[in-house]
Amino acid sequence: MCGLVGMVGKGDVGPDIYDALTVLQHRGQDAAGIMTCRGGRFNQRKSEGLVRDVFRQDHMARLKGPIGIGHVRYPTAGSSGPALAQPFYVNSPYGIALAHNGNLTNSEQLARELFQDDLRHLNTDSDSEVLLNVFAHEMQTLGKLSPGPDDIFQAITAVHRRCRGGYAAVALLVDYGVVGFRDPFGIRPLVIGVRDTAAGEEHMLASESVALDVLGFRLLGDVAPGEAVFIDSKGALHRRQCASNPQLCPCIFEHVYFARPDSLMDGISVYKTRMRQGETLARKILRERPQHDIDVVIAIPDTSRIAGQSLASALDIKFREGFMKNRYIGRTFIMPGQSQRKRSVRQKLNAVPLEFEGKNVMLVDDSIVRGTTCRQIIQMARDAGARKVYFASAAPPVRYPNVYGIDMPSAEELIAHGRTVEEVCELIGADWLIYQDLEDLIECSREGNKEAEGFDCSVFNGEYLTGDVDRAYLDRIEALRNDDAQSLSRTTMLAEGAVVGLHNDAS
Ligand SMILES: O=P(O)(O)OC[C@H]1O[C@H](OP(=O)(O)OP(=O)(O)O)[C@H](O)[C@@H]1O
Ligand SMILES: NC(=O)CC[C@H](N)C(=O)O
Ligand SMILES: [Mg+2]
Repeated sequence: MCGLVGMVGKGDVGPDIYDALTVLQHRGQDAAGIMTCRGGRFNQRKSEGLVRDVFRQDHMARLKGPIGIGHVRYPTAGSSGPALAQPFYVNSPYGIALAHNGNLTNSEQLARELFQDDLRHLNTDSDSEVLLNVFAHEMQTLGKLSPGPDDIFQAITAVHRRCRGGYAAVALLVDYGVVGFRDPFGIRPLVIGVRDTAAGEEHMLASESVALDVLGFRLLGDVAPGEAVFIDSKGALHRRQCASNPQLCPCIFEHVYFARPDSLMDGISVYKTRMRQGETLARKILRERPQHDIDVVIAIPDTSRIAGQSLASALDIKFREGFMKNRYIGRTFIMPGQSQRKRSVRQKLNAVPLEFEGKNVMLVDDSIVRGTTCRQIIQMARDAGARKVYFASAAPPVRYPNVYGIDMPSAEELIAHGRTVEEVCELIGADWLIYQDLEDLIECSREGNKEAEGFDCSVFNGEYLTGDVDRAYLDRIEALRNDDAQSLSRTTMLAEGAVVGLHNDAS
């Protein structure tokens, strides 16, 4: 679930893109990159690590130019390593760089076509490099010396025809401007904002509106599903619908976990949605156990705090901060490798015994995915002296893989896959486990935007909107990307040398 930024400004955009990426850090902790353009030349810095570690002052000094794009990565395809950090770049036509959030489900077939029919070379196994090359090929086919908005929109129309899956992207065309587009279902988010300066208007595209807020941009709205926007280098905004049958069906897991609560996505306030999730879950608790004996509600920092507070207030029970979070440890779910995730939960969270001793506690989390967090947390609650430990998940059981940009490729790694709620409850060691119902979760999101045609709920119901995800595909990504396969590929990469970052700087 990567984070994207694109900007067309009046001065150097590097520092603003850097700041926006720090605001989107929660969407990807593996790698970061910025590409800017001035006078027909690209300037780039990308590498593994958090934004604050990737860019030093000397890198920033080189990121000159009034147009640029940036990316924070959480891998869902291909290996990790500096060469897979984004943006990706192709020199022909014009010089184009692209950053992508999402996952293409027909990336292997497209890679074959790009090689055999379009005579293009791919240097990595990243689906984002595929997306860039499809776009570049479609621009090339038009054969224009200086492309205008119509040409760009025509190329994006062809991209939608060829690509399947979830994708939001920002692309930088040398000296021409910045393009942003979103897949025809709007699975992955993208917003656009404007800022007035003495020199004229500046525009920013970003995965989440919170980046615009912090940088002083006014939210113009979302890029619509299937729509493309082009901000030319003079700052003029052009936009067009480029998909034949667009429908708004955004990923509901953004509302559950990924997005920052202060973001507005497709008109939906993530904060209000999480408040509603707590309220509906409280109603279910009262339906299932009207005579419950919960003494205190404790949320598991960070993401579940909003749902936890509203759940407690709807039940009229005390809400307490029973776990303290080490602010220097990042999000554990998006870390690569199960052993790192497991270690991090304990480094990140510690119990305040006073809130547990002799009490029946209801722990609340936004979701249970692999069960890494809740298993350890329940044990910590018991060690801290809790009498009974109940567990509530603001999302329904996660039972199916995600193929649209969240790294959950392996059903076998999901604790609720093929298990009943009672079996999960036993496995995590809770005295009672209660999950949100899917209809309620959908209602919590729909309340924010009644126009949404639906939501991508595939991790909960196994229904894949793009219609191209079959058993064979799921088996393939499971084999390629389960935890063991990924750690083996990391070891092989270290032994044999990583993919060469063709356009990466040395330090
Ligand atoms: O069942 P699991 O596989 O453990 O995954 C679910 C947990 O992971 C996430 O927390 P994370 O630490 O990533 O981020 P947060 O601080 O934003 O809650 C999420 O909020 C759950 O707590
Ligand atoms: N999480 C994402 O959006 C990942 C983007 C892309 N598929 C990658 O692996 O780099
Ligand atoms: Mg969490």
